Order: sequence, then C-alpha cells, then structure tokens
Amino acid sequence: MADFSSLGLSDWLVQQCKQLGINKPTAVQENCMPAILQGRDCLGCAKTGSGKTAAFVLPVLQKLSEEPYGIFCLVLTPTRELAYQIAEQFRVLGKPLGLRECIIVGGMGNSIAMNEPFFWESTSETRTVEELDQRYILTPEKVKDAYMVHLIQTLTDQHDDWSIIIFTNTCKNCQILTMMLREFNFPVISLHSMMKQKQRFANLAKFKASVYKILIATDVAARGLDIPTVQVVINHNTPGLPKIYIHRVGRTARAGRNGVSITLVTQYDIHLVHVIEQQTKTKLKEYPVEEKAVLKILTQVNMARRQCEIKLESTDFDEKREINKRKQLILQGKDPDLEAKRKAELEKIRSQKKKFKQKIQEQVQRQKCGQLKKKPMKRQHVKATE
Ligand SMILES: Nc1ncnc2c1ncn2[C@@H]1O[C@H](COP(=O)(O)OP(=O)(O)OP(=O)(O)O)[C@@H](O)[C@H]1O
Repeated sequence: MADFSSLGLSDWLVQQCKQLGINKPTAVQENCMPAILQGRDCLGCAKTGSGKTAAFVLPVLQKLSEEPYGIFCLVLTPTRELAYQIAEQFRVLGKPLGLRECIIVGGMGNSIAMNEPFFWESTSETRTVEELDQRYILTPEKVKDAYMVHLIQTLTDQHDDWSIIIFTNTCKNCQILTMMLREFNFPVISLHSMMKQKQRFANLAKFKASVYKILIATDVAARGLDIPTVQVVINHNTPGLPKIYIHRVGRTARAGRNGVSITLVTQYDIHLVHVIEQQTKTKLKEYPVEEKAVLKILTQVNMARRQCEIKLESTDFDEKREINKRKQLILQGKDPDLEAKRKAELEKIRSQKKKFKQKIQEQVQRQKCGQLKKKPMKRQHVKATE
C-alpha cells in the first residue's frame, strides 16, 4: 500500500497528517491524489466517511506550497456547515503555510466545465455489516413517535456515552420532536434551515462537544458532516430516495468506525425499504421492539406531541417560514414581491382557464341535452308529413 510520501506529498504535509492521526492514505486518497497532483481534472466517488475531503485538501495544499500565490482554490459545498468544516481542514492541515481561508455562504450555485476528467470510483461503495449495522422498525403509522421515544430510551439507558442523530423530513417536525423529547428529559438540540445561522453553528458546536447527546436535524445535516462520536443514526421518516438514506446513515461509522442506523418504517414505506435495500445491496434487519413498553408510553407521547404542536402554533414559526422563503428568493436574485405578483397572476390565469373550460363543458352538455330533446320531435314531424 502506498504512503503519503510516495503519492507525492512533501514531508511537512506528511507530518501535518501524522499529527492528526492520518497515517495511511485511504483508497480514495491513494487513487485520486496522484491525478490531482498531475494537474488533471478529477472526479472521486467513494463511500461516506472514507476521507474524500483530505483527498482534495492535501494535493491542493501541496500545489499551493510549491507556488504560494494569489487566490488558489475555490471549494463549493452544499451546506454552510460543510463549508466551515472543510475550511477547518484546510486551516489545520495548512497551518505551516500560514494559509488564509475565506468562507462565503449563501448565493447561487455555479457550474464548472471540465476537460477529460480523471474518474475514480470505489468498487466497494456499500458498507460492510461490521462498519454499519442497519436495522429498521416497522411501526403502525399513528404510533410513529412512541416507538422513537422508546428506542431512544433503550439506547441511552444501555449506552450513556453514545451520540445520536435523528433525521426528520421537515423543519416543523424537527422543532416539534425537539420540544417533545425535551419533555421526556432527553438532552436534545436541533438543526434545521429555519434557524438563524448563528444558532445553527452554536447548536452544532454543542453537539460536537457532546454537551448535547442527541441532535434532531433535517437533511441539512445529511451531507458531509464529520462527527466521529456519532454512534447511531435514526431515521424518523423513511427517506424517499436511497441517495438521501446513504448520506444520512453515513453520518455514523466514520473512518472505519462502527455505527448503527435505525429507520422507522410504516406500512406505506415498505416499497421504499426495498429500493434502499436494492441500492445499498444490504438487507435491513428488523429491530426487535417490546410492543408492551411502547403501548405503555403511547398516550403520554401523543399528549406531549399535541401540546408541543399547540405551543408551536402560538409562536411565529410559520411567519418565520415565510421570511425564510423570501430570503431564499432574494438569494436566488428574485424580488419576493414581484414573485408573489407573478404567482398571483399565474393563479388568476389558471382559474380563468378552469372557468372557461367549465363553461365550454356546460355548453356542450346543454347542447347534448337539447339535441336529445329535439330528436324525437323531429322524428314525429317526419312521421306526420309522411
Ligand atoms: N487516511 C486517513 N486515515 C484515517 N482517517 C482519515 C484519513 N483521511 C481522512 N480521515 C478522517 O476520516 C474522517 C472522514 O473524512 P471525510 O469527512 O473527508 O469523509 P468523506 O468521505 O468526505 O465523507 P462524506 O461522504 O460523508 O462527506 C475525518 O474525521 C477525517 O479526519
């Protein structure tokens, strides 16, 4: 197996890696770094938590140290948290260079044209069972939450040092679950796009530092976040796409560690589980649950949830959602008021079209009725003249 020196990294960079406990290159690093150092365009695909960040950070730093001039590298990331995480990797590994990084968040995406890219894809994309123990619980739809509370209770009783991420599908759900689990005294904190950015960073930092052991998040936390202490990922809803599932469960079992992922599945989600199993080439195991224990807490959980929903309704959460929508439009370079006007006009045209269609249908109907009434009269008349 190659080491970092033989891949073309200078001693200072190899030492820097060692200080971080990065001694041997992972497969994606071994295969992509030489191509990047040769100056070729490169696309690298490998499983989650396999060191893709260092696979491009290290050669970029190597090249920069050879010619330290100007704005050298632009990294685009899907979330703000990821931008900060990658900047931190650059900062730590590039410290001896006196590297200066700048984080720009928000704005629109760009596309980059590439010539003859070097493409490397891991042949073992799916994780081994030793790395990630994947299970699911089949829940009747209405007691989705009671199963989750029971599950967290069991996990935290058995492993009080474990960190858990719970993924859910909407910001509102994320907020309600956080409030509800706090009612049960779980150390919970949340992360979703309707929170202020400052709060998002603060919550993530508290979770990373294990001040809070449970993070409830939307898919804003599904990609790229590297928190080695995460032992369990719980999917509060079954992801609609296998890709989302892979990113979510990839937040555990990082860099060869072990991890568990548990997905709550209702009777309507079975087909989604099959698609996930096909794509990940892994058969999900059914998680044994003490039904009696779930039934015991069912009423309490349902009541707590309802109370949290009422509490949230009395806050300005929906108003904030509206503000967030407007913010997104501004970031996309659109005027929110003009957009609202455009939507209203489109709606007007749609409803006019609908009315027109209805009118035509009514006319046709009337004509049909008229013809039906006329026909026998015509026949009578014909008979009379005959
Ligand atoms: N060669 C290595 N040896 C050991 N650990 C490594 C090595 N390279 C990177 N790591 C560590 O592995 C962890 C995961 O790395 P990274 O976040 O880059 O994964 P990734 O492949 O980008 O994952 P994802 O697809 O989820 O974004 C990090 O904590 C990183 O420090």
